[in-house]
Parts: sequence; C-alpha cells; structure tokens
Amino acid sequence: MLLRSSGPVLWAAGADLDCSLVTPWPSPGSWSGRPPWPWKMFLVGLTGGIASGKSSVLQLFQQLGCAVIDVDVIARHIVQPGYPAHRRIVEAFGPEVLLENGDINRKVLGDLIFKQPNQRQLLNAITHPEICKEMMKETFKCFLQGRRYVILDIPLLFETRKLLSDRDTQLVRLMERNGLSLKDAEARIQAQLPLKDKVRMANHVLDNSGQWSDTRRQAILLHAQLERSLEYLPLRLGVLVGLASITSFLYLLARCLLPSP
Ligand SMILES: CC(C)(COP(=O)(O)OP(=O)(O)OC[C@H]1O[C@@H](n2cnc3c(N)ncnc32)[C@H](O)[C@@H]1O)[C@@H](O)C(=O)NCCC(=O)NCCS
Ligand SMILES: Nc1ncnc2c1ncn2[C@@H]1O[C@H](COP(=O)(O)OP(=O)(O)OP(=O)(O)O)[C@@H](O)[C@H]1O
Repeated sequence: MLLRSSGPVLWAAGADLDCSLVTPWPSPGSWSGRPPWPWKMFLVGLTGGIASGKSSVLQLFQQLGCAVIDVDVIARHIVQPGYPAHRRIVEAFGPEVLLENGDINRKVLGDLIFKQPNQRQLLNAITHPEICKEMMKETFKCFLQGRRYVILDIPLLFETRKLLSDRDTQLVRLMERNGLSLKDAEARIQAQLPLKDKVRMANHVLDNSGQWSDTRRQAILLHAQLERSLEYLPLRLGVLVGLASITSFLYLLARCLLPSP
C-alpha cells in the first residue's frame, strides 16, 4: 500500500473496507486525544490494486479514530434507484442491467464493464462526476468537524487524473473473497494500473503482503507521522484566501448595485 503527497494533498495507496463515510472526532481516550483544530486539515488518498487490502486498512484507520471516506461505498450509494446515475445507467446499458426490484445488477454490469474497456469508460463517465460531488460534500463535512486529516479510499486514484501485495497474492485473495474464476479475477486486475506503477507514484507505502499485525504496526506509525505533518497549511490557506476573495467580491458588488444613502 502507498501514500502519495502532491502539493497540499497527501495521497495514500493501498487498502479499502465497507465502512461509514465519516467517523466522529476521536473521543476522549482515543489515541489522538487532541482538541479539534478547525483550520487545519489535509487529505490522504488511499489506493491500491483490487483485493490488496484497501478496505481492511481503511477500517483499521477508522478504528484508530481517523475520518475516512470510502469511494466504493459512495459508488454504491449514487447508483440507487431514484438517483440520476441510476437513470443514466439504464439509458446507456438497457434494463438488462437491473434486478427485479429495480436495483443495479452488479454482477451483470460488472461482467460487462470489466471485460469491455469502452463500456467501462461509459460507466465511468456516468458515475465519476456523481462520485466526485459526494466526495467533496463528505470532505467538506470533515473540514467543518475540524479534522486534522481525512483518508479517502479511492481505488482509481492514479488512473483518474499500494499497500503492496504481490500480484499472485492479490489474485488469490480476490478469487477467494469474490468466488471468481482465475480469468474473471485477472480481468478485474487488468482494469487497473499495474501495482508497481501505483507504488512509484505514492509517497508512502504500506506493505500488506505479510501478517496483519505488521500492517497494523505500519499504519500506527504512519498515522503518527501524518498527525505531525504540516500538509494542511496550503489547503487551509487556499480555502481562506478563496473565502476572503468571494466575500470582498460580494461586498463590492453590493456597494455598486445598492443606491447610496
Ligand atoms: C461495475 C460495478 C457495478 C461492479 O460491482 P461489484 O459489486 O461487482 O464490484 P465492486 O464495486 O465491489 O468493485 C470491485 C473492484 O473493482 C473496482 N472497480 C469498480 N469500478 C471500476 C472501474 N470502473 N474501473 C476499474 N476498477 C473498478 C473497485 O474499486 C473494486 O476494487 C461497480 O463496481 C460500479 O458501479 N463501478 C463504477 C463506479 C466506480 O468507478 N467505482 C470505483 C470508484 S473509484
Ligand atoms: N494481511 C493480510 N493477510 C491475509 N489476508 C488479508 C490481509 N489483508 C487483507 N486480507 C484479506 O484479503 C481480502 C481483500 O482485502 P480487502 O477487501 O480489504 O481488499 P480491497 O483492496 O478493499 O478490495 P477491493 O479492491 O475489491 O475493494 C479480504 O478477504 C481480506 O480479509
């Protein structure tokens, strides 16, 4: 697993789990234990190959009291019936990708898009803008909660603009967990950048190829390192300058438009 820092944004790579989108500020006695600093926050992107352990590591950070946002959870949320992405998916792929109750048939859609790159691009074009909006909303909530940093689990972090487990381990874990054949598991892995490229692009690597206790130890050390980091400064300054500019603009506009007494 890896973490990457670019400018004000620190990106991590490697693990993901089904978890709530945002955890509360660490309770007293939690391992951070500091008072909230609403003007300090930076982002940590977590990525890695399929079944490399992203969810497991994200859950670990969540248990340590970190704010986490799981993009796979958001991706499931925005394709529910009634949401714009659901309607567009049916328009693009036809009613055969629906279950009887109107939910997306994930198996059918998954088989389609993991085997056909052009179909995957079509689905990405529908879902990614919606996912992005939700991610921004959740991140802003964390900002208002005064979080020091937020970990965003973004499986396609590097593809769209590791935790390292070697390819075979990744393949075996994916086949075991999802009950997939070798061919189907390989098709899913092929849909993402090779792991070594993700490693090269990351700033920090969590190696999840060994015992879980090793991964846990690495995560604890990393969390301590991120807690001390000054990565939040450019982001906070950027937000403050942006807000100040908007306020000044509105003030000048009001002065021009309103009649003077
Ligand atoms: C195609 C769908 C219905 C398959 O669902 P299914 O439950 O079988 O798989 P699941 O969502 O658990 O994904 C399995 C793995 O494939 C990865 N994955 C999902 N979509 C994509 C994609 N478009 N390209 C590459 N990898 C993908 C996931 O991150 C995960 O690692 C679903 O993955 C989907 O709606 N994908 C589009 C949304 C998306 O791009 N998600 C990734 C978030 S960055
Ligand atoms: N260090 C480890 N040792 C053994 N098994 C592990 C380890 N880490 C994770 N696993 C197992 O590997 C499987 C894949 O892990 P996980 O679901 O966290 O991966 P993921 O990267 O989130 O997958 P996906 O990309 O499909 O969302 C799970 O069954 C998990 O329990």
